[in-house]
Amino acid sequence: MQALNAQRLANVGQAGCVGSRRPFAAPGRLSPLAPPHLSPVEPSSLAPHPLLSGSSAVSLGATQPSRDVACCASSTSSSSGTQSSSSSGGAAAAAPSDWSKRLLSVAKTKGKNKSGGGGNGASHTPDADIFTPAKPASKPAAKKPVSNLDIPGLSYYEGRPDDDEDDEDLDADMLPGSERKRLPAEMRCFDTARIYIKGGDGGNGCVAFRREKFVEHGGPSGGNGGRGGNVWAVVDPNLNSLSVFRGQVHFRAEGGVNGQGSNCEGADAEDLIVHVPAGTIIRRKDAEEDDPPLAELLKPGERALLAVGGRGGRGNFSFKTSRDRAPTIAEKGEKGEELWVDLELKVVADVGIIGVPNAGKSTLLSVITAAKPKIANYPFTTLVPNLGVCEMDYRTTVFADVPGLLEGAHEGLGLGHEFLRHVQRCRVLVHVVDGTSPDPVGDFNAINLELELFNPDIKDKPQIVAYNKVDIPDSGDFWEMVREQLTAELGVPADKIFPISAATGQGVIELVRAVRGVLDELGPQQLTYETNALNQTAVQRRDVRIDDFTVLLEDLPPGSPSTAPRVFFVEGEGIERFAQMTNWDYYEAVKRFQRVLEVSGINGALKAKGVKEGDSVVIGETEFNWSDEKSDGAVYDSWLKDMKDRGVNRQGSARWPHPDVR
Ligand SMILES: Nc1nc2c(ncn2[C@@H]2O[C@H](COP(=O)(O)OP(=O)(O)OP(=O)(O)O)[C@@H](O)[C@H]2O)c(=O)[nH]1
Ligand SMILES: [Mg+2]
Repeated sequence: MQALNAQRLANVGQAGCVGSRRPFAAPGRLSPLAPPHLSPVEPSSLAPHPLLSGSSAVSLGATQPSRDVACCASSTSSSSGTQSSSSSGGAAAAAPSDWSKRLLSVAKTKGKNKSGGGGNGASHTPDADIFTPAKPASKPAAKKPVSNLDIPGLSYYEGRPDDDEDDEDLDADMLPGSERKRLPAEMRCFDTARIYIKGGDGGNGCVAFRREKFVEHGGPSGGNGGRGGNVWAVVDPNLNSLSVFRGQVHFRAEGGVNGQGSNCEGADAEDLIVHVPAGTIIRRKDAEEDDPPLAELLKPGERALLAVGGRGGRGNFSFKTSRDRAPTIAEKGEKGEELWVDLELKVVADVGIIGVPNAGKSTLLSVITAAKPKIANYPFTTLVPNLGVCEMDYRTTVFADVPGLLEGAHEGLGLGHEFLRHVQRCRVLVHVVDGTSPDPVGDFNAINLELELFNPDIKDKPQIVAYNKVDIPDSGDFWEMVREQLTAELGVPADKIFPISAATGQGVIELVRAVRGVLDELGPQQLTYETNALNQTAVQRRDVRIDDFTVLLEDLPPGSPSTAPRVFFVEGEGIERFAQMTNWDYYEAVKRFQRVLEVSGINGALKAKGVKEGDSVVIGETEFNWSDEKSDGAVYDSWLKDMKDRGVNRQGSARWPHPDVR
């Protein structure tokens, strides 16, 4: 309580009390966002594919045995199918394959190219790390870099603002089991975010009196303040990620306009719209696990109220009664609701395209839909889910292309696997198998294992396998063999496997028709809400009782004399809001506050707890001193002293009629 640097005024309780506000806690500072960028890499700078490199020089006969070995190896490990994977799943996934490691090393190499910032000819070391920001050579190792991980409101890192772990060791991101929150911004999938929202404050009511020629006592004419703006979340169908919240974390609605003389009411503020993608779930930051979310928004245009603006304070015209025809009292506007919320995105699509990195998922999406995802010959090109609408045979199907998965993703390898939440709402999965991989069947098994580890429900979704890149001879030649393994050993139905070339379009139409067929079998999509979200669409008046409060007493420091002043806290939403809306500049407002303390039983409760002269009483953001002096004169004197101390002068028509002369 010593920290409360509020001006204290005498006389609380039966007598007058005037409070002063404590300052608001300053919101967290935003650090500038300067993420490293991925720059395109010349294909020649990529690590060569083991099969593609010099494939023209190597005869098929020479390649065949190595592929046989690879496929056999995979078939032995996967011949028992998923049951062997699931039984020893942890072990299998904990030891990523050489191919997974190679994919990561390609990504690393690429990052180094960029961060080196050198010319085109800059050589790069294969073990360079894409996840490590460029650092000057002279920089002492012990010094922490300014990390964009400090930016509040961004995804993945719960408790991030307090997270003071050493950001220097970003290499750990590459290791299985490391925390995903340590990924730099460019490598994060923006499907979660934390933002601050605040409804606008209500405008203040006005104290004014009508003064016209020949109208000697025109009566009160102070208008009410306007309502503060509400904050709504609305689904924008053009959004497919929460990356917009990288740039803006704070959303504050405008405040209402203050009331004016001549009974002019202040204007209400406009509502603030926060645009979110379809499939966003919004929760309070500090919500318990079983608390319902504030909103789950699935359909375009769907909206939910997140924060209510404050109501406008009443002007003195509203306080006019038959007994008090010239009240000199007005309220302040109510403060708008403020809160931090966590957003989580699970995109809404019919079909999810999954597969290892660089398999051609984005290429497939770009061929079957009008979407223009980033396509490049290196792993982890796709960092956010891409949505595309495919129109074929007068039918519309929404496809979602998600980032590539790696064996060991559940332990954080690559981008991890949290983005798989996006395929949770898909009804069918298209599993793209990279035909140029050394072990396509092994990849297929590894991805299915990752799906199972993430959520068994996803594993159970109908899958259609697309064996991609058959236009490359090295891949096409093995098609029959891979098909044989998938059908005979893994039990994939033959009519659910398609050889395609996303690049040339070969087999793509057949694939989409098969997808449509499965969707038709499943019937029309029912968009079901996963949560029992409140999805509030109307401004709810917050009815709270003023006599619903608790009185708490702060313990004195050990060794203090029993006569030392103590601090009492009166907690209750109603009384705190009432104190916040009381305009201490008006004596009548102070008296009204005293009456409310009396009739609500707060004075009685304080006395029962042993409050004595000189003790502090804190209500909301206002602190008072308790006095046993009850007379009107004492209350008025203390109010006048407070006004002088604060340098507040009455202005305009509010000077008339003065309480002294009435
Ligand atoms: N020859 C050939 N190349 C293909 C084919 N499909 C994709 N590619 C190439 O493979 C590379 C990777 O393609 P992407 O579509 O970016 O792969 P992705 O699966 O989306 O990769 P990530 O987003 O990193 O997971 C690109 O260079 C494509 O041009 C294909 O059918 N034939
Ligand atoms: Mg991609």
